[in-house]
Amino acid sequence: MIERDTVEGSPLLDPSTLSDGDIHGDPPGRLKVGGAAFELREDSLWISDSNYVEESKGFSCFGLRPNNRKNNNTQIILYHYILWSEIIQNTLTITYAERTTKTRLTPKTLTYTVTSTSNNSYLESWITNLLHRSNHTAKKRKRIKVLINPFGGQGKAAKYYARDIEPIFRAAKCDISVETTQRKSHAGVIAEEIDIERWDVIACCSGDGLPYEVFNGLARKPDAKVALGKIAVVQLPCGTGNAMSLNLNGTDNPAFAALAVVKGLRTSLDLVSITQGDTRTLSFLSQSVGIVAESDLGTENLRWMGNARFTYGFLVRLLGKTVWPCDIAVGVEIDDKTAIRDEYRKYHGQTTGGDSKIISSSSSELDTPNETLTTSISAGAGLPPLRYGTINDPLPPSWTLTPYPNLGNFYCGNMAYMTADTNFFPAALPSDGCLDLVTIPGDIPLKRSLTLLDSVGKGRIFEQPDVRYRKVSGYRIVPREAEGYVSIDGERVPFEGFQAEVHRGLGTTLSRSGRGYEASGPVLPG
Ligand SMILES: Nc1ncnc2c1ncn2[C@@H]1O[C@H](COP(=O)(O)OP(=O)(O)OP(=O)(O)O)[C@@H](O)[C@H]1O
Repeated sequence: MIERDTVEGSPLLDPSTLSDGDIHGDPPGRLKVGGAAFELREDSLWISDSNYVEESKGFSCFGLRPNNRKNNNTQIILYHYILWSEIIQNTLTITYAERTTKTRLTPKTLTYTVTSTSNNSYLESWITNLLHRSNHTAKKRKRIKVLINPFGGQGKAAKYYARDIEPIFRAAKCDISVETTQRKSHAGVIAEEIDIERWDVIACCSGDGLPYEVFNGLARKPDAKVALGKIAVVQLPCGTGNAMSLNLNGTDNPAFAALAVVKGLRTSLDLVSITQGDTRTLSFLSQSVGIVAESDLGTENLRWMGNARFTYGFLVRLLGKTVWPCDIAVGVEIDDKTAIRDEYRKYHGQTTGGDSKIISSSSSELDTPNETLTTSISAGAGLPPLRYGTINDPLPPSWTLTPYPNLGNFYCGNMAYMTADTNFFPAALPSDGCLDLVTIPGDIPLKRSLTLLDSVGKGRIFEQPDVRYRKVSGYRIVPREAEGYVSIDGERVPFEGFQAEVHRGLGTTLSRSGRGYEASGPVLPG
């Protein structure tokens, strides 16, 4: 029997009359089914059920919270944790992810018998309303091509998928197809051949290596631009480096990342063309030359140390070789930390006073295609043309190749977090058409270098006087020495000159917010 609740003297609003704009409005949708009363509150579903006895829970403030304000027959489930709801054979089911341990989510299903079908349309509307509130504008029942790197991280990706990820996807009624990568670069081949109409998402159960291959696989399609704009590439953190998930899902825990993907909003992502020799590849995360590249790629033999190998590699180099002389030309968009911070705040609506310059000034290749790009779209194939040419072309007229004889660290980021503890590019935004470029001299006194290292872990790198922080739309870097490391998204490429150019919003991913990274923004003293 479905009843319209008239508690507190107010007749129930019929949810079928709610439009999207009413989703967070009053009054909430209420109903009674199978002896339980349901109420759609602003951020959560409240269920009063005399059959429900609150369990003692160690992690009570997450998926399922005991309600101390009423009585212990009331369950409160945050919308973020609700995975699905439907009527099956006269039974209302509500499935949600319950936090069963500190790191685990387990799907649970509540069932309530519907004893009469007389008000079924009301119940259907209520379910629609519940799912609207639980998913906002996120696509429900996403169609997900899952790729598993069997050697990612410590070889546990398949285990994490089976235990932590797949149950969440299935409970949310996602359409899933799983493929295990058979060899290096296989993920790129799968992406290159994928039917972009069949899938919404390619989800990489891996480190950052598979998403890199997938973006580049999509880039090799004849309709690369369309493919990159259509398929959302996401990472489910099962590798050593899980920066993509940290920035977009806000976690490096596979179960919570799976939930974030289920709830994820489509988000445009800048991708960066890297030309080196005769190759053109896409980077989505970072490029580095100098101490960061060396600390990562030059310590592969120390993998047994875990993440400590980066710090170890960094400190060893600080005490030894600290400069990597290069010539660098930069297409600068903003060259001032205060302006960068202010633009970031404007973008996130933290200040008043006009639109963010970062977003509105540079012409988006997707929003306002130029003539050349339009030609490429009408040709229907490939990546956008390069505005700044390749490493083999003359420099763009506005760029100047400048010697950096004492360069210690050249680090360019498209996302904020590089590791769980390292918000290295706090001003990074997913589709501002810019990379965040950090350059640090290598000849500063050791004490100041150690202060810098300390500031990285504290999230204070942006404000350090020795750190030059710029928003750039492209650059060229040419090492002067014969040997060293260049890292593109954590992958080693030849130690020779390369050029980078940002394509605003060329790629697509999913994120919790739909517009920013899960990181605190740039901070300056005062
Ligand atoms: N079956 C396979 N055999 C060998 N290599 C594979 C296989 N599947 C994927 N790879 C490769 O594993 C590499 C690392 O992938 P990934 O980033 O997922 O893991 P990771 O643990 O974070 O690794 P790393 O720390 O080495 O970057 C990629 O270059 C990918 O091509």
